[in-house]
Amino acid sequence: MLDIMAAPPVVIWKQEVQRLLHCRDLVPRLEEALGKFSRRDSAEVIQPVRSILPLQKHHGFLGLMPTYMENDGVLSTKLVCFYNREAGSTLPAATATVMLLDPEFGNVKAVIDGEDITKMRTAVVSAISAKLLMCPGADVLAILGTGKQAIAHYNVFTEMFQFKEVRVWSRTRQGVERFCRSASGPVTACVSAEEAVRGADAIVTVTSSTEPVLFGRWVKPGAHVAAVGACRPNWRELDEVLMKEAVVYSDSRDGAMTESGDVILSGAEVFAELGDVINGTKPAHREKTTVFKSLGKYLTFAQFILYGKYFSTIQYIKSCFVYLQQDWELKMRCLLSWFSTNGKPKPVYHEVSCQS
Ligand SMILES: NC(=O)C1=CN([C@@H]2O[C@H](COP(=O)(O)OP(=O)(O)OC[C@H]3O[C@@H](n4cnc5c(N)ncnc54)[C@H](O)[C@@H]3O)[C@@H](O)[C@H]2O)C=CC1
Ligand SMILES: O=C(O)C1=NCCCC1
Repeated sequence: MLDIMAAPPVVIWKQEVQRLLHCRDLVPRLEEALGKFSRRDSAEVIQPVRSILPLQKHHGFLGLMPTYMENDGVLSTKLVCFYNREAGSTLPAATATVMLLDPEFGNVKAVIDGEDITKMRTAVVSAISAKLLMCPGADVLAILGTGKQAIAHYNVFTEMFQFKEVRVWSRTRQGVERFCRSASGPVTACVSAEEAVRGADAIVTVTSSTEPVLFGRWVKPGAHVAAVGACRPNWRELDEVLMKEAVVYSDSRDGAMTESGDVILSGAEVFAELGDVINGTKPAHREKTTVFKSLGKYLTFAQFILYGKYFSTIQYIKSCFVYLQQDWELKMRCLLSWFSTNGKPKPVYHEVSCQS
């Protein structure tokens, strides 16, 4: 009988992810992934709207986010728990783990800490929306919220664009002070969301609010809004006026119509996916007020880059040795299989006797 003896999954944890993942690598890969997704070619990307399991006792949700890219041989899923935290809670709003599987054999190849992937992927996709939809010569960026996503967005937006001023607002003064201490450049601390966004060319909403924090009457015509929070059908960050006046883009039309309270409750139309703009099948209305509603997809390429970089080191050989300590023959076969597949690990087959 032929049995499958897969190498154990590698565990790639926080420090390693931080060392390997860079926003400059992610921009072109995520643009490519967004474009592929919007072409709806099942050999390119299959990525259904995530399934959600309520964690009622903890006011949270488990989201399952599988992706299959047949042409690229990538099968992965993210598991993300996110919460509607009590006001003032210091617990994380979202916690994520990523798993990479072998599509041919079904074994798990890697378990990867998802926190930094989520922070960077989300901020880079918002920055791609700004690259496509923000008016040329944008000077002022406003960030509403001061948590993990807020600082990730600050880092990526200030790396990719030349803003003259970055303003920030949070519900609490401590939040704003903490943000200002961790930001790498000057930030204008604002005492109200209105003060932060009046006259801003780009606005990022990254709060755990379930009610609108950004109102259309404050927003400068032609501004671009990247709306990142409110990922449940009854949660909102933006008011009805803004949703109705703006041209609305999303990462996934189906996702926005299933999961976004900002879209569903306002009845706003999703004009296009970012991928449609990248593919040239829908226009980028830079001259109009635009909203990019982010729901959180497209992590596949992040995992792929990480996995590739990780295995270009000696780590995989080490993990084989640790796992197969007792069996020299299998050790050698595992190594040979690694070399014969150009460093892309495959499960090792071996014969086992059937005991019936
Ligand atoms: N679209 C996407 O791909 C992703 C979305 N998210 C969402 O982004 C949001 C922020 O996530 P993190 O920065 O990780 O959370 P965090 O907990 O680090 O920060 C949350 C921020 O929201 C503020 N906040 C909470 N309740 C508020 C309210 N009622 N009004 C105004 N501000 C309020 C907090 O003061 C804090 O500044 C969450 O809603 C999260 O679910 C997170 C990851 C990916
Ligand atoms: O894509 C993600 O990751 C998340 N999306 C929405 C809510 C929290 C995390």
